[in-house]
Amino acid sequence: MIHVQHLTKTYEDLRRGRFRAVDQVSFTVQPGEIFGLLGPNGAGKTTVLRILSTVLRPTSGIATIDGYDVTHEPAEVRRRIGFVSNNTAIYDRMTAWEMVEYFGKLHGMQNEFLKTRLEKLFEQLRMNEFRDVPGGKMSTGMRQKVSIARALVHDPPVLVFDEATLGLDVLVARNLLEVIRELRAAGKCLIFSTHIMSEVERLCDRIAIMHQGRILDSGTLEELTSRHSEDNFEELFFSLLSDHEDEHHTLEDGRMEVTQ
Ligand SMILES: Nc1ncnc2c1ncn2[C@@H]1O[C@H](COP(=O)(O)OP(=O)(O)OP(=O)(O)O)[C@@H](O)[C@H]1O
Repeated sequence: MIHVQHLTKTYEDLRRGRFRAVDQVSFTVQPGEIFGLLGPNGAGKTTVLRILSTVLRPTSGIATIDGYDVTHEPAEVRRRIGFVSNNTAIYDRMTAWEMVEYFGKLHGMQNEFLKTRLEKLFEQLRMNEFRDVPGGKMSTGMRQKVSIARALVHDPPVLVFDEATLGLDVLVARNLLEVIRELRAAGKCLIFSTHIMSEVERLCDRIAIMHQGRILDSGTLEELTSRHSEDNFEELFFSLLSDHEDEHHTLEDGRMEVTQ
């Protein structure tokens, strides 16, 4: 469903010059699977997810959603993907129902069809008790559910959660993880990015550990722990990161010597 091959994105800034925010990243995700992208701030997770949702163009490499190329067929990709982050704008004066309806209309959904879809979604996400509450009066949990409903309204097969639990209280975050599990059970293909290790451990079927634009390793939790002879996932994560940094600095030094 999601295929990413040698995806690279370079940026230019004053301090770092031209650098690779995403460097030769490859992975696939199947329907009914939650794929975790785990990495510290600045690892490149958001950049990968923005490329998948057609907001950014890759510098090189290929990404397809359900066979459609993100660079060449963005409209087809957008029909098949929903994006949930922690900072989705919620309009103060629109009710939960109106907001989700509005996004359904943006996707070209019409009257009765849209109404049936909204009824189903509000039931599924347990949003009926606040369907008429305006954004300005919503709790964080309500706002998060509206963001999810917005991303789901056109019933996309692929869903992307980018640091979606950031800033949520424990109960709301727990509910969100429950919703994500339900979506997996419904056969959706899910990517979940976070810097919180316990979330990927509890939720994800496969995990990619990302640092400085690269995927350092990926696999099931069992595969990762047995490959690195390390039972403690946290230890494994930090040792992968520090090994990479050591290697990377050696390489950088090597490169400098060559160019001098
Ligand atoms: N428009 C941009 N111009 C220059 N550099 C950028 C731009 N966007 C992101 N970056 C840099 O690219 C790198 C990867 O950023 P990205 O946001 O993808 O990381 P992330 O893993 O999602 O981390 P975070 O959780 O902090 O968002 C960072 O070093 C960031 O500073």
